[in-house]
Amino acid sequence: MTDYQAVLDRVIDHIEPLRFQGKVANYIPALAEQPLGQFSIAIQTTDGQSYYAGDMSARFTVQSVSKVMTLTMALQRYGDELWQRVGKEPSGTAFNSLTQLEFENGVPRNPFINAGAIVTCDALYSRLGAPIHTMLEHYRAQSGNDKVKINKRVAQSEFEHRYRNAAMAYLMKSFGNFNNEVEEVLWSYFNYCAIELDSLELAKTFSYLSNQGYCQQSKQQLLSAKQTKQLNSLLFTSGLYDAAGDFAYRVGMPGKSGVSGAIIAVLPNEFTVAVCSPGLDKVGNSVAGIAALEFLSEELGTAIF
Ligand SMILES: NC(=O)CC[C@H](N)C(=O)O
Repeated sequence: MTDYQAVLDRVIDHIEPLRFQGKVANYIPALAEQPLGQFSIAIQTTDGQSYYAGDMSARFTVQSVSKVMTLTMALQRYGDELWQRVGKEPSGTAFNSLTQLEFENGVPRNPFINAGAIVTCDALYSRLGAPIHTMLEHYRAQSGNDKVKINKRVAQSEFEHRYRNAAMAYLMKSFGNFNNEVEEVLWSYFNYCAIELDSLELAKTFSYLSNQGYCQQSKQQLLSAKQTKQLNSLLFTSGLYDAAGDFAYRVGMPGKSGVSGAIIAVLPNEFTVAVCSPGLDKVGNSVAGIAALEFLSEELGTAIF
């Protein structure tokens, strides 16, 4: 049996020289306060075991990792119909790029860039009575912590600085690819991004991705095995924006990152791993986080290839 705990302990030594590298996201004041140097990592295995190392008292907002849950919930309600409104191709551009959206007539390349996530939020908004509450309940049930909260200061601050995301949403509306009030959908999107977890809760929340769509905490089949495979494939090609190819090469697992420094990665039928360290590289991915996942996959010798 793999000694995951020993590997995670070695991860901590490995990333030590990198903890203070990169820059904390500073596009909103509430995120800029995250302490550079913080690091935590957790694994939730498909046989229900939890392992963790680093500063587990650190709580962080999920940011773009939330796009995976939004997509999951939209797929539950729309199935393949959703792909009429958002594509499945890697973007090769920054997560908040506007130009591609104009060229491609308001249909975002994939659900993990901001425009794609926002249009997915719009689809979900049409089908949920209380979108923010419903989302929070999902995280609570799936993370196994019924006290999970939204960091309202982060959500509010994102909303106050929403201009670029609002521009994307209005552009999509001008192309007829947006059904609800832009400001209301953006408020839900920012609240989803501002859900606050620790690394183990994050690994548990997304454990269904390694477990053929079944969540052991909430005891729900969230997606079919086929949909889970499809979602993991999309994460592999697009989960890390314009660095997706580099991440695939170094880590060999599907993954999703966020500007808080959180990253999840999935080894199907084995485990979901979550890491958080706020120092970001130029494209907005955690420096120590990616290094940790690269080291983990080398040490375990079990990437998907
Ligand atoms: N890459 C990210 O994590 C971006 C999420 C952030 N809340 C935004 O919309 O700008």
